[in-house]
Amino acid sequence: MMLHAVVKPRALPASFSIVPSEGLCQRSGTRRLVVMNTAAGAVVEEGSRQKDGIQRLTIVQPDDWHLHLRDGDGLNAVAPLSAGVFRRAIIMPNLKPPVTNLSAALAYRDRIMKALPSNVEFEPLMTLYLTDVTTRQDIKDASESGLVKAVKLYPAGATTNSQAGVTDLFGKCMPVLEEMVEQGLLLLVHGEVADQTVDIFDREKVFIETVLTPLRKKLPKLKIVMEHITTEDAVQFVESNTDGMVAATVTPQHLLMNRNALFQGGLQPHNYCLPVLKRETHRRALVAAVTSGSKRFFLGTDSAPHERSAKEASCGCAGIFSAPIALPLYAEAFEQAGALDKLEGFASLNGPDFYGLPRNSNTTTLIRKSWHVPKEYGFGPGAVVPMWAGQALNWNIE
Ligand SMILES: NC(=O)N[C@@H](CC(=O)O)C(=O)O
Ligand SMILES: [Zn+2]
Ligand SMILES: [Zn+2]
Repeated sequence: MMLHAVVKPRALPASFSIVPSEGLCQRSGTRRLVVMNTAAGAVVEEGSRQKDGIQRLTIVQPDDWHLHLRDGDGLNAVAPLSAGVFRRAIIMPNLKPPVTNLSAALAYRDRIMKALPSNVEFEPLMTLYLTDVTTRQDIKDASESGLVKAVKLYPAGATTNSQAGVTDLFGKCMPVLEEMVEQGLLLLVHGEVADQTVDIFDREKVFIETVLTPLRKKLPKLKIVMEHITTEDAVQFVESNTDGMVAATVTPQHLLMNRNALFQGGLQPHNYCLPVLKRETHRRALVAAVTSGSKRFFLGTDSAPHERSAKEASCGCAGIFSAPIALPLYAEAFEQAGALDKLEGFASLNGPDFYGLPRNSNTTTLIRKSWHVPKEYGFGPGAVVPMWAGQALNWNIE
């Protein structure tokens, strides 16, 4: 079953060169494809240089700038999966109860570290959950710890575990946002209005108009990441803010699927997340943005595991689990767009550059070899169904 939109690859960009191969591959008539100009000296090559004839893409190890690790048994199940791929991740604070201050963030960080195998290097970058009653002192304490990098705005009622979120940003949170500017903490936003009278497909656009645009005028020095963008409107907003203070993360689901995937052959709860998938024109705008080479778009999986039974229910909850397969999914999207040479910037360079953190020094290699995504992963006593479950992918991590 093909749930994703099928997109024909466009012509290879100028930085790709296809050269006739030598030796073994000349005899077999295959060609060598080389991707150049990446920080890790990335190459995709097929033919003479790879004796096994498999294309490989080596990039600086990526980070995940938007990740839900949950807690308890669920945390123990999914944290090693992210740590097996990503070097760092921005950890979302929408636990029950939410992570609203430094001591909660440090305790959560400890639980994450305990959930990891001792031989992996993984750095959780912590965030605070903004509420109507967050104080300037909360922000100072968090910033001084060096372990909290950002504060997350959930408009109350906009998404999973957002009930404790902000009800009135301009009325209740301005002093705290000013303190964030002083302390150099970023504001990460779930960029949708929670107003249930606004059409669900318009909530991102209305958020840009009613919250982000005025916020930029009031606090131009506040660094903002618009998380999991889904629309052409969001792409334009990010592109039009050229002062280096606004960026966006993009998920694999919003690059590979449009809203048809929610209803393909029947209701598909595992393709339901918030912001909800949008129409094809928006998906194409996102693909164009991430493959444009712009520094202001970077990888954030929004991997958000929910127990299978909580998704396959009369009221299924929002969130798509993608952590272990996210990098191959992104590679698929970039390859479909003929822009594999832009994957490294998006996955590994733009994020740390925007956050003001060092780039990773080690590398990750992807190989082009078809495989099938598992139908489920263990999740505490139960299971979680990943994005693309049971479907084929062309890329995998070596
Ligand atoms: N994306 C989602 O649909 N769900 C996320 C919350 C969020 O990122 O909005 C979750 O925590 O489940
Ligand atoms: Zn969100
Ligand atoms: Zn999220």
